[in-house]
Amino acid sequence: MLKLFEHDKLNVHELSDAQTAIDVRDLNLWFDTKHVLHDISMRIPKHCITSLIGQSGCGKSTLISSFNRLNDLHQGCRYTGEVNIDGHDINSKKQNVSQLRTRVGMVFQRPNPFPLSIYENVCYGLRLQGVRTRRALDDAVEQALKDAALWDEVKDRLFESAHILSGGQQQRLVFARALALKPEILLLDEPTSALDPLTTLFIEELMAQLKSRCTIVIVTHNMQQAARVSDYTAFLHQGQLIEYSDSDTLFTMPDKKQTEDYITGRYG
Ligand SMILES: Nc1ncnc2c1ncn2[C@@H]1O[C@H](COP(=O)(O)OP(=O)(O)OP(=O)(O)O)[C@@H](O)[C@H]1O
Repeated sequence: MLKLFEHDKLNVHELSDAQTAIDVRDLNLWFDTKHVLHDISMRIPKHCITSLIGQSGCGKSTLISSFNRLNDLHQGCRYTGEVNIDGHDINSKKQNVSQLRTRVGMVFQRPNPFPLSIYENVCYGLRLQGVRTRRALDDAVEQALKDAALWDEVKDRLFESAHILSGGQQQRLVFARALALKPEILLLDEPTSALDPLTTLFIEELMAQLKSRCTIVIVTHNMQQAARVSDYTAFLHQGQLIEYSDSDTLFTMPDKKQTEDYITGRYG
């Protein structure tokens, strides 16, 4: 299977602290009385792409949203356990949540540019951080658009509405908006499921380039995509982490029958 980026395989069950971007310990999460995540423990390696796979409703989006406390927005959500980033539990009361979301960016399934110009979309977070000088904003916008491989297509119309862009361009704009804040971790929740195959390939190549700079966690329903882009894959079933390993092993020699049934299409 062609991989976009090869590197030495790590054993995700034996990662050192220095190799770990996110250390999840005994995470349980409820929406009201519904127990959605059960005792999840996993370490996500730095500067790699890790996929979360599993059938609809198994808790993939809930898990990825636990990495920047997005679930806090839902009333009735409560959790136990830890999600450690750089040795600090982001669930602790001391955690500044907006700072966390700057360090841990997120891109969703549907491109969601703000009803602003292309330029203002990219520098939105920087302005919130207090960056004011024109030069600094111009440089950051240019760099982020270059990083998201969109600069050449939009450099002559930066002050036009973001809504004139195609779906694939809008999704790259949303990547640029996230990248402008130089996140350490980028969470992608089905980022290509609304895009055509060519744009999907483009975004996958972008991910491969970005991982030298940040850690990427992606939720995908597309197993070819998980096998193609990700170094490591975690399979979830009914809120439990069933199997987690390097993607080659998980997709060719899964350890658990449930994983095999899922990747061979016997259920889900
Ligand atoms: N805000 C919420 N309130 C109550 N239940 C929720 C909420 N969000 C998600 N759930 C439930 O939690 C479970 C896990 O949902 P989640 O969206 O994490 O699954 P998923 O694996 O990402 O699904 P899909 O692949 O369909 O997006 C589902 O049963 C869902 O109905």
